[in-house]
Amino acid sequence: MTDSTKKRVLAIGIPQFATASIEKLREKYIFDFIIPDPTSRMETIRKIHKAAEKNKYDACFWLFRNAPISPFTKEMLGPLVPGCRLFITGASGYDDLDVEWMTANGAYVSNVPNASTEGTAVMNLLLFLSVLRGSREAEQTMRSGKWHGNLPLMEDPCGKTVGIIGMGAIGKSFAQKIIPLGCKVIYNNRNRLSTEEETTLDIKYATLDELLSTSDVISINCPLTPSTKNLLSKKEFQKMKDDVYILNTARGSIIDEEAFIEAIQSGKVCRAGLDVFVNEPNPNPFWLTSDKVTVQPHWGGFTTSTVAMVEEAILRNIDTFFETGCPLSYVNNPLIRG
Ligand SMILES: O=CC(=O)O
Repeated sequence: MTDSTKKRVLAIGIPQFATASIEKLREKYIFDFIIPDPTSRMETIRKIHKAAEKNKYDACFWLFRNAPISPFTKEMLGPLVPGCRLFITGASGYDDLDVEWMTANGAYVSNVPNASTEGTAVMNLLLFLSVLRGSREAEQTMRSGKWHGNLPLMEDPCGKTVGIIGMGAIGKSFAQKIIPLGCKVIYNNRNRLSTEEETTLDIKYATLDELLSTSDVISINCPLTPSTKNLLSKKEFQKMKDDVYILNTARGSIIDEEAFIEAIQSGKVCRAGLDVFVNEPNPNPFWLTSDKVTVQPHWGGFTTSTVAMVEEAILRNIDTFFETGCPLSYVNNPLIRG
C-alpha cells in the first residue's frame, strides 16, 4: 500500500505500551501524533487544527489523561469533519464528548468499555478501606507528631452493609472484592439483574430509597447520564443513616456537590473516598483540605495493565473499522442519524 492510499489517523497523545502494534499497523495506516498540552485546552485545540490544515484524517483517538483538555467538542475537533468517520476515547465514560455532533457528522464514537474495570474496582476497594479505617486522619495525626492524638476508633468491613449504585462491570467486581471481607452487598441499578445472577454474585436488589436508608457504605458505580446527574442530593442525604461512608469512582456530578459538602460538614457523612470530582482537574478546594475525605486524582484506571489494554483496544477498533466499516465497540450509530 502506498502512503497516498493509506488511511490517516490522528492520535492525541502517544501510546506507551502498544508500540509493536502501531508499528505493525503502519503497514496499512499513517499515524500522526499530537502531544496534548496538559495545562492548556486552547493550545491543544490549536495543535489539532494545525494538523487538520495539513492533512485529512479518517480517524482520531485520544487516550486517558484528558481532564485538562476535555470536553471533546466541535470547537476542538470541528476541522476534522466531515473526513473523520471515527472518534475513539480511551475511557469507558463518554460524558465529555459531544456524541450528538459527532453522529450528525457521520462519525462513529467508540469507547473502551471494559479495560478500566479492574483498575477502577481496585481503586474503589482502596478508598473503601481508607475511609473505614480512617487512614487519612491517622496518617495526618502521626505526621503532625501526635501519634494517636485524639483519633476515634475506626471500623472494619466485616458486617457492614454496602449499597452499590450501578451494578455494571465495576460494581460487580467491587462487590466480589468485599464480600470475602464479610460485607453484605445490596445494589440498585437501572435494570435489575436476573435472580440467577443475583444468587451467583451473592447480592440483593434494593430500591434506591431502601439502599439509602440501610447502607453503612454507599458506593457510586453508575455512568453519568442526564438521569444520574445529581442523583444524590439534599433529600437523598437526609434518607441516609447517620455516619454513612460515601465512595465515588464514577463521576463527580452524580452527587450534588453542595449537598455533599454540607453532609460532610454536618457529620451526617462520616468519611468519603473520592477518585472523581466536579470540574476536574480543578476541584472545589474543600476536597483538598477536609480530613474527612480521601482523594485521588481520577486515578483508578492508571495502572500499567489498564493503560496497555486501553491502547490495544483503541488500535483494534481502528483496524476493525477500516477493515469492516464498523468499529468493535461504539456508543452511537451514525448510519441511522436523523
Ligand atoms: O473514568 C474512567 C473511564 O471512564 O474509563
